[in-house]
Amino acid sequence: MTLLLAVEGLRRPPLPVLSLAVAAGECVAVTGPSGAGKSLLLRAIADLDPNDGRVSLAGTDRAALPAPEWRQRVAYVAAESGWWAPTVADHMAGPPDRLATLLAAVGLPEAGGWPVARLSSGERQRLALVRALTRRPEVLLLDEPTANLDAAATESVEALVRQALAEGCGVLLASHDRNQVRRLAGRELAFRDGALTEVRP
Ligand SMILES: Nc1ncnc2c1ncn2[C@@H]1O[C@H](COP(=O)(O)OP(=O)(O)OP(=O)(O)O)[C@@H](O)[C@H]1O
Repeated sequence: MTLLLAVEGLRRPPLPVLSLAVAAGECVAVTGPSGAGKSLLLRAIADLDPNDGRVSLAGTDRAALPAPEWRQRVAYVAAESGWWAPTVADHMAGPPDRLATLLAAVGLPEAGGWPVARLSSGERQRLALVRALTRRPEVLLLDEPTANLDAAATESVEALVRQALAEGCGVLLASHDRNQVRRLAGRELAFRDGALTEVRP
């Protein structure tokens, strides 16, 4: 497998110093109890909080790229997403037909024209993933991507994640859902005893 995301000696207190790698088309789960540091790790990789260490994408150092370009290519999708413009479509990028396909895939074909103010938490969560995918990221950092969703919506989100993986995207998935980890991830890294360690599936 081709190495895509490489994280070496990442320092983001209070987390331990961390290293990990994600290959193209690979989903790696990050697990651990509430408060273990899963969100902080994903946010540090996206460079959303101050951190140090060597992080690279397909051999290109994060430090060599402007921050907005890094965050588009290595996209963090929060469990509770922020929205800043009046309508859903205002936040989307790329060709309209791709957006329409993505919206239909999460069961929200009409949502492009909706005001952000009307969105339920589950709608926001699915649309945040769509928003990231319209920018064609190379790595997705998914933070509890189905925390607010019912079984059908969870299935639609997981199908989109599988499609992204099939297209060569790398995925780092923070999840409390053991079944979801089993369904999506090829490897699992767990916060245990103050370290991030690979666990057997
Ligand atoms: N801005 C911050 N400053 C200091 N500590 C923080 C900050 N944000 C989070 N923390 C703390 O760091 C720890 C890790 O938080 P994090 O949100 O990464 O946990 P998590 O594993 O994602 O938890 P959950 O499963 O509940 O989402 C927690 O103890 C949290 O209170």
